[in-house]
Amino acid sequence: MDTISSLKLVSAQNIANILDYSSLIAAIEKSLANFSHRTDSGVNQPVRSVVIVPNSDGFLGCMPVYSREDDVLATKIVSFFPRNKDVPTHHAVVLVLCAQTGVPRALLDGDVITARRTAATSVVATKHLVNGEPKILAILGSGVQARSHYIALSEVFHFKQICIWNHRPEGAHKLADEIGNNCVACSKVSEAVEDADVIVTVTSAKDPILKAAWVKPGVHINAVGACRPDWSELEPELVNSAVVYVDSREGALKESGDIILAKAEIYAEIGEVINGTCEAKREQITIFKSLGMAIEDAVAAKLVLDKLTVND
Ligand SMILES: NC(=O)C1=CN([C@@H]2O[C@H](COP(=O)(O)OP(=O)(O)OC[C@H]3O[C@@H](n4cnc5c(N)ncnc54)[C@H](O)[C@@H]3O)[C@@H](O)[C@H]2O)C=CC1
Ligand SMILES: O=C(O)C1=NCCCC1
Repeated sequence: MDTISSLKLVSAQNIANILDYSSLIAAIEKSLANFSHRTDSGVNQPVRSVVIVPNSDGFLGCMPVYSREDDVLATKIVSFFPRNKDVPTHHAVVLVLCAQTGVPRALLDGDVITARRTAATSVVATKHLVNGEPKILAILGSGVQARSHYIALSEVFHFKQICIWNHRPEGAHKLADEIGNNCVACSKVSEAVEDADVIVTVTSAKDPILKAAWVKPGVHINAVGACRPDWSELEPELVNSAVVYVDSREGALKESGDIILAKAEIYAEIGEVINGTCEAKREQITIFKSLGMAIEDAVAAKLVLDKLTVND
């Protein structure tokens, strides 16, 4: 048998056409809850292993997972080269194997999956942690994740205003123009976040860009960037003034500079809130520290493959 010739290849365009946020958000919510059941979960997911590429500031991450409930065995391979200028900074593929035999079944482009499943995960965290009905959204960053977060959050919440800040102002202006008339580009982070009910940090910053003094009491923050133990987007005072939720405790303690450098206490995994075993402390400042998990990629890939099979 030739493994390569029997692999189903699924392009980014194909995935973009069929991976809708409504199904994805529901699938991600279930998978986060299932993951946090731990011993009973049937999810086998080691913390991502990361290879550092010297002299390029680049990383290669390998993200395998098995989930009994989803009957899926998969691995994502993702590269992150933040200095890239003419090509995107992140590239990924997701390999799905038969969970009974280990035979490779499909290779999916991972870029759209990464953009959408990360945003869908932030939507789930926001649904559970936001204080009341959010009206103002601030996005710090104007790249791929900024766009997917705007689209995914807007599917569920009705924002009256969206404020964008980017360290290169032209990026913020471009995204604000794309979004349209309820969106403004801000020249300072403080200006973008001062009235925000929800803040998303989606930058490649290595040092804090968001400070405690600038945010409203009760704000919910999805902290999505800073995936290295010595990088952070959030000032330690902010992290320590908030109730901190993560996707995976093990992942956060190994990879998140926002948590490690602040010596922050992790209150709960977001899956524990969904499961009802930990409280959603909505009245306080809440931070969801997202690092990204293989189970999110696997359930997204499965959604795509199931839809393709139905349409075959
Ligand atoms: N938690 C998760 O599951 C995932 C997290 N990420 C992370 O989210 C972040 C954004 O990813 P993408 O939008 O795909 O990247 P991107 O390259 O498309 O956008 C990066 C943004 O950060 C800005 N930026 C670059 N250097 C900066 C600096 N020193 N200070 C402030 N801003 C800076 C850029 O201008 C751009 O707006 C990255 O840190 C990435 O690693 C990405 C995928 C999944
Ligand atoms: O989960 C992912 O995918 C990523 N997380 C951190 C940055 C690289 C991609």
